[in-house]
Amino acid sequence: MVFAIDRESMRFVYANDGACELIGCDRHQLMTMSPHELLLTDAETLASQYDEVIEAGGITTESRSRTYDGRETIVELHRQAQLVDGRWMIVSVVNDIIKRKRAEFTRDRMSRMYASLGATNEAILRATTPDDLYEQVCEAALTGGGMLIACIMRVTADASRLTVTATAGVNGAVARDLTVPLDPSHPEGRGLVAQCFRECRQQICDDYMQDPRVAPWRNVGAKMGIRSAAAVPIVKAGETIGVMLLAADHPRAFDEEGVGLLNRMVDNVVFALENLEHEAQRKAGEKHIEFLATHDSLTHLPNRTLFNQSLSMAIESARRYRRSFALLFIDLDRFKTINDSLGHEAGDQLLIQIAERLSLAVRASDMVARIGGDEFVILVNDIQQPEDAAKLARTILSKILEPVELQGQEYRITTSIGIAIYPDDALDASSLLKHADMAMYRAKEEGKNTFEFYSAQLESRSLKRIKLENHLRQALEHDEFELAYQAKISLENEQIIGVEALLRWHSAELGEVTPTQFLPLAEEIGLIIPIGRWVLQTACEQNMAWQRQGIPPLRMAVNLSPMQFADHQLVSHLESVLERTGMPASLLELEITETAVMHDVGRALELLAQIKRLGVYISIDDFGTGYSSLTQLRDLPVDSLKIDRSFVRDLSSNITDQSIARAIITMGKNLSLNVIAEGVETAEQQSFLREQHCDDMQGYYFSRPGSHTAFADLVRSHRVRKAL
Ligand SMILES: Nc1nc2c(ncn2[C@@H]2O[C@H](COP(=O)(O)O[C@H]3[C@@H](O)[C@H](n4cnc5c(=O)[nH]c(N)nc54)O[C@@H]3COP(=O)(O)O)[C@@H](O)[C@H]2O)c(=O)[nH]1
Repeated sequence: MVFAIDRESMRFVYANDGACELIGCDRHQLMTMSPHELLLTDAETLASQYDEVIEAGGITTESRSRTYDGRETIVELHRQAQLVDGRWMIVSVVNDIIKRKRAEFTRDRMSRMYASLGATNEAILRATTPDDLYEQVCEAALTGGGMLIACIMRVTADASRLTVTATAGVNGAVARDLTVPLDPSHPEGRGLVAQCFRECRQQICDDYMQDPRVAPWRNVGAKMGIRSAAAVPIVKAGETIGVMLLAADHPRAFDEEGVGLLNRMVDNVVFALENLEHEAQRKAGEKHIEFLATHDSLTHLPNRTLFNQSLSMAIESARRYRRSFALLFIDLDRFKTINDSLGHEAGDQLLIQIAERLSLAVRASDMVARIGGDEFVILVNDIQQPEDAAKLARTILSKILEPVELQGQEYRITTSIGIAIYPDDALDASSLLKHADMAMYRAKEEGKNTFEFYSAQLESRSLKRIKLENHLRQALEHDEFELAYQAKISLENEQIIGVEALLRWHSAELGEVTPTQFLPLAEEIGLIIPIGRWVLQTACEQNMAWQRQGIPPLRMAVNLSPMQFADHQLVSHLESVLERTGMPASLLELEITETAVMHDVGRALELLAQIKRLGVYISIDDFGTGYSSLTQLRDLPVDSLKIDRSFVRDLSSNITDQSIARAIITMGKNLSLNVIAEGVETAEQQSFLREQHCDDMQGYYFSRPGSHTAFADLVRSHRVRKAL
């Protein structure tokens, strides 16, 4: 393609066919045009370029150019100056290099896109969270791909919209606030991005100003300078979760290869997302395992392991900063009874409720942990004085005492708390815990539902208790138990109307241990169940043995502890003992304390009815100490009330005791119950009771508890009212 231009007139003087073809017109039309019009410049600029050519002799340049109909192209110009008849002619050999230029441009862009893909891969390696990943990928796509805007949108939870999760670019801030509705009935929901999401297919817009799909977004896009855009769906595990949008400042920025790269970029993002999720799951799994190792699975409180660690740290910190802290050792009273009587599920529910109450009672800086069945500890950091710990203990006692609902019924639970203070009571973790534990036992001994501070005297007491427990555990096996028998007498005619079996322990190591010393411990550690069964079996066997010796049939009373009363197998055990020993059920009397019955009246009613159906006689022992109401008493299927010893002791002098005893007798009579007074030691007590029409009595005044032979002798020498 050759043109010749007269420098002086700045007009074409020659154009070959190729030149005409390049410009897209015939020679005549070409000759009417000015060269600067075709080269998209002005006449002066072109003239000075020609002057340079004249000076240099020849110059090769590239220039923008246009065709006759206005299409733009790029040409390479080899210009030479020739003097023809004294006039400078500029001869231009022109090549249309637009295709080459486009290829170069595409190559450049592709290499930038590959660079961008590389950069996203790096971003993927660096990212630690999905949000972090999105931000880094947008940044990499923008800088590497030479884009105007890169943006990642995620679908909202209700799947109604796409919102911008990450964006990069000059107009990133504007893009960040964009929301794309997915409903196509909404004009903005018919745009490129929404369509891409809905159809789960990439969407390319070569000319943002012309494409009808982007009409609702055109103003926004124009403000940002967008001329072309590509949207690619982000699909994870078969589900479209969002869209990646790239926008360029020139038209047709996304050819097939470029879009292919964009897709790969998105694939990498999805791969990274899945990796991050696996990593997050692994970390969550690790965390969960760590939680399980350091927390109690029932209450979710820290367990002994974590507590021990925290206790060591508390000691270390208190030592360094010369501070005090308290350790509260909390043990529920009679938890075993609840667990045995209501079942483990109720026991678990109770522990969960207790854990919640304890957690609510402490400050955020304190730690509540469960270190055993019904054992909880609280680390009370930074106390000014022991009273601070006492205050918390009081709060806990009252919180625990609030009614607990188990299996649809309300119960009142109490707890015993032991307190040890660092550094006063111990300097190391295990001693501190041991001392708080000892103080807790002291609180139990003090009648439960209370708290005690550790003191050095407690230590020797606690050692004694451990010794007692060890020997008690072997007492049954070593045959160290025995029963003593005490007569029950009619106040009307002083006939022996029955006998009570009382447990005695002759320990080979400890000597005589009284029931009041070992029975509470046996109850606490659950040994009362096998011991109680032994008592029942032995008492029934003895009664039958006496009969074989010619002693008239007598009613044999056996004491039932609260835990025995809560034992689910009580009734079946009674049946089997009666069957084994052959003793008629009517000869068996069970003495159950008023407090054990009143602890759970509903269950007591049911259980007593079952026992009654066997034909067993039932007495409420220690009556007057358990606050039963007349109504409750009326409903209980019992036969007898036993006035507690404490009201009998001072009967002759104490007017209050007299009125109580009188009231119990009247109450019993009104309910047609037999009334017996225990602990009768004097003639005055006996007279008073007789005057009040009390039915029977039991006490040293008539006979002390004695061996089976002593009791047999007593019966032989005395009048007896046969029970059968
Ligand atoms: N669950 C079980 N409890 C039992 C069993 N054996 C006894 N016990 C209970 O232990 C408590 C103390 O019993 P013990 O030391 O045997 O005292 C009994 C009598 O010895 C005593 N008693 C009898 N008469 C008098 C008296 O005139 N004065 C006086 N100071 N004490 C006297 O009273 C106890 C009998 O009490 P009770 O059972 O309430 O009738 C005691 O609570 C026993 O119940 C057992 O096998 N299982």
